[in-house]
Amino acid sequence: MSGHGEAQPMTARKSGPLKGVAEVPGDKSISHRALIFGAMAVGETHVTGLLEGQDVLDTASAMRAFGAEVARHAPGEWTVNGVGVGGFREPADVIDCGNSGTGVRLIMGTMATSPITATFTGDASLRKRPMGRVTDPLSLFGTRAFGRQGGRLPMTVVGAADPVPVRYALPVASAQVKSAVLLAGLNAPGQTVVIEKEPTRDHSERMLIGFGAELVVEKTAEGNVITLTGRPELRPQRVAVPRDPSSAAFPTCAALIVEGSDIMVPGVSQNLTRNGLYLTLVEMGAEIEFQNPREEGGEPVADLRVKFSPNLKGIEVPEERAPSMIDEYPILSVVAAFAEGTTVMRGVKELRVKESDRIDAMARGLEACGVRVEEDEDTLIVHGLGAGGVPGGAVAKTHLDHRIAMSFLVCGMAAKTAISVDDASPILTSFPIFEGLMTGLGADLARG
Ligand SMILES: O=C(O)C1=C[C@@H](OP(=O)(O)O)[C@@H](O)[C@H](O)C1
Ligand SMILES: C=C(OP(=O)(O)O)C(=O)O
Repeated sequence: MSGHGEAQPMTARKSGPLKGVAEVPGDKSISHRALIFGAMAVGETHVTGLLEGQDVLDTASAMRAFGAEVARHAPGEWTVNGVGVGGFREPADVIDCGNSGTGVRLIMGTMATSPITATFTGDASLRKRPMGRVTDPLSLFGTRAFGRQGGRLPMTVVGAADPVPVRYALPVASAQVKSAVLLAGLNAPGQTVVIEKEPTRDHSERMLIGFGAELVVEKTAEGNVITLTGRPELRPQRVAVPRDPSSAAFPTCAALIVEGSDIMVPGVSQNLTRNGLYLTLVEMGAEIEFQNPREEGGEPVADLRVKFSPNLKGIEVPEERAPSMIDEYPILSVVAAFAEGTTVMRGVKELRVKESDRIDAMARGLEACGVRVEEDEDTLIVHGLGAGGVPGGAVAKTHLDHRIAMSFLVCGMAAKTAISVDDASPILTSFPIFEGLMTGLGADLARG
């Protein structure tokens, strides 16, 4: 939904020890895909653990507009009666993807090879984000797109009536672009090939195989070569969405920096394309035990026991790890502020085209909290002040960005003086129970 209601300021104060179990909601990436792939299957897909955040709700509405039947039966329990590959009907109205880059880019890919036209828009944040990275490869199928200057929304996409399959090497490490091309390839005859130099989250590949598509991933010197055979009949599935490791990052990092904390965070994905933050935290000296490794919803997961870690050290984060922790740099930069020494994050320019320019938002907010930060186009460097050393006492601007809002609220739980955010409402896009979950652990979080 692009209508943004009133700003909701929120304040976090230095909190007592966090204790208890942090059961975070379903994975956002997998939730979007469960609805979209379900809409491409013939018959009823049953989803449990669906994230009921606004981003995913907007994708559910979009799937209805394209002709799928989408119904909610209980919290997290949804069904999708799909229309089959190539079965989308033309929506009668504009598709509003709200705040969600994943939603709009994957849906554009899905309709791009059907003979229909759709117009997409989103909120003020999404309307600033580049869509050319998706419409450029879609044009190879024969799709046409007409947006605002710089390839921005609102944008009308005219699907290819007679699509051809494509071979496309990703110029940017992006699972959204990879997925958009694969989804378009579903309704192109023959084989569509996507080549990614650096591995990005692989949920689309795993789930397409689960839904019955013929998809092969070869690891070669040029990177992953993903070959999809077009026009499969996708079979409906039962999808159990695992918890979101990107949401789990917030209680995990809060427990590391709030004195005396000791919490459990169950079911955190250990998928190598998603677990970069957790590797990095361990390298910084975080006290995290990975218990009970197992599989849940097709993903490797573990239960995390996380304790206050007073001896965190700054590190240089390996640049090649960026795709596996791309959404976690904002909260990592907060942990870095409570570490001894300097944390260097290179190869992070993609953060500038997320819901906000996350390098700028973190740098300005941390500076206002008394932390020394350096940045250039592709780098963020945080000079840590050690456990309990962050002065705080600032109001951070969140720029319609849920991860910036949650990062500064976590920072405020451990800083000397309270930290407020100007608008916490974007948190509802990805982690609607954040406030209740964190206060339940003992965080001092209040509206206003
Ligand atoms: O495919 C996905 O589900 C996502 C891919 C990433 O975006 P990019 O593809 O822009 O890197 C990530 O930041 C986003 O939160 C979710
Ligand atoms: C970047 C994100 O999401 P999206 O691109 O889907 O808006 C995110 O959730 O951090």
